[in-house]
Amino acid sequence: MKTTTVIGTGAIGTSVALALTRRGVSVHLEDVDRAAARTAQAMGAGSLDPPDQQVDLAVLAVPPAQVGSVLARVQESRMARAYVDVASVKKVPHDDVRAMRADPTSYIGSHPLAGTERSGPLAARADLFEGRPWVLTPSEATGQEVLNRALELVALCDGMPVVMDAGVHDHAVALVSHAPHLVSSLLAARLEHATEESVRLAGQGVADVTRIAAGDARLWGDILRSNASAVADVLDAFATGLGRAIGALRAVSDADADPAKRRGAQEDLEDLLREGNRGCARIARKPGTWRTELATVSVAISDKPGALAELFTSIGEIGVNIEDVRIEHAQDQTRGLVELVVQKDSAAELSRWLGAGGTWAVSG
Ligand SMILES: NC(=O)c1ccc[n+]([C@@H]2O[C@H](COP(=O)([O-])OP(=O)(O)OC[C@H]3O[C@@H](n4cnc5c(N)ncnc54)[C@H](O)[C@@H]3O)[C@@H](O)[C@H]2O)c1
Ligand SMILES: O=C(O)C(=O)C[C@]1(C(=O)O)C=C[C@@H](O)C=C1
Repeated sequence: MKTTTVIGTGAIGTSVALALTRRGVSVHLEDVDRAAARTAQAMGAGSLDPPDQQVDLAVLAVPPAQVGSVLARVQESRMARAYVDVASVKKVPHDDVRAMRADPTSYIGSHPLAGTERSGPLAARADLFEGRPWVLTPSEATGQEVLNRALELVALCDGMPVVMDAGVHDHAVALVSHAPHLVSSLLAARLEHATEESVRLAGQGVADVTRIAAGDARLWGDILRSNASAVADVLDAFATGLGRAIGALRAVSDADADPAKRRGAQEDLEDLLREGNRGCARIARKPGTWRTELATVSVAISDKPGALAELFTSIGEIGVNIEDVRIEHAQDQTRGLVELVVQKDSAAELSRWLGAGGTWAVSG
């Protein structure tokens, strides 16, 4: 990839632009807010001059609700050969692309799972995406070249590509990003009218659980609206846990309660804390540690439009998650080798499934 235009030079767009510039890609910057674009330029993220010819890739780093309309506009001007967005939700942009009659073949959805509670170019960092998952959500219409471009983008930013269905992505991030954000906001909101005497005692614990509550309310309102029912489902389950915790706390503090009931409530409270310990242990805190759980399945495919989409659709039927994907093209350019990285315990099942239909040549 030689040339890119980044549209939306906020925290994420400028981070992408800085990472690409660092790798020698020529980056053009665009933003409705000229001051944001000028700041990004001053930080060395790229140039405000428009490109003199079509760029290889346009990165849309605008709020989720803007993706469809911005894509339709830039495709109209034939700005790029491929287009990718980085919005935190994927289903709404995918649907908007169709609703706005934008071209779905040159577009791929994506979402880097790295960010900051701060907005604007000054919050950007060239190394923001290093070792972080970066979800790609090709639709059935997405061209293979476009997927390859997006994979190249992720590689240039040192991210770890994860190919997923847009709806599956939205359910996953409801749990690991969007509901946590709202819970953090609700907790932080308790501090608003707290006495100075209390707030002065705030230490690292409360700072850790409320850091993300400082995020931009307008952007997060857009994200939550675009993934509302999945987030509400997570919060329903959270409310059940909250109800259990409140019930147990009331019972342990009830001096008149039967001692056996108080002991039961104390056990329930500790059970809740242990459930939290186990959930906490599921998160890989060091980037890349979870890769030890992975295995590779290689599939030969013909190098023709739609072949990758067909492969991913087939994999989607058995619900195996693709954690990473690498594509190697054979010299003759008529075939390619797709290396699918999946969880170790899904690899054998995936090989069997793909091999059984007779359509794919599989190894691994
Ligand atoms: N902040 C995060 O942690 C994070 C992480 C991953 C992905 N994202 C996603 O990245 C995108 C950008 O988020 P951000 O945190 O960089 O926000 P930001 O507010 O820092 O930057 C957004 C930029 O887009 C510009 N913009 C808005 N509408 C535009 C339009 N129509 N044309 C051109 N520019 C326009 C704004 O002026 C602003 O400079 C969002 O879709 C968000 O969901 C955010
Ligand atoms: O670390 C943070 O500040 C973030 O909130 C980043 C975070 C996340 O929830 O992990 C927030 C939203 C994005 O869409 C992706 C990443």
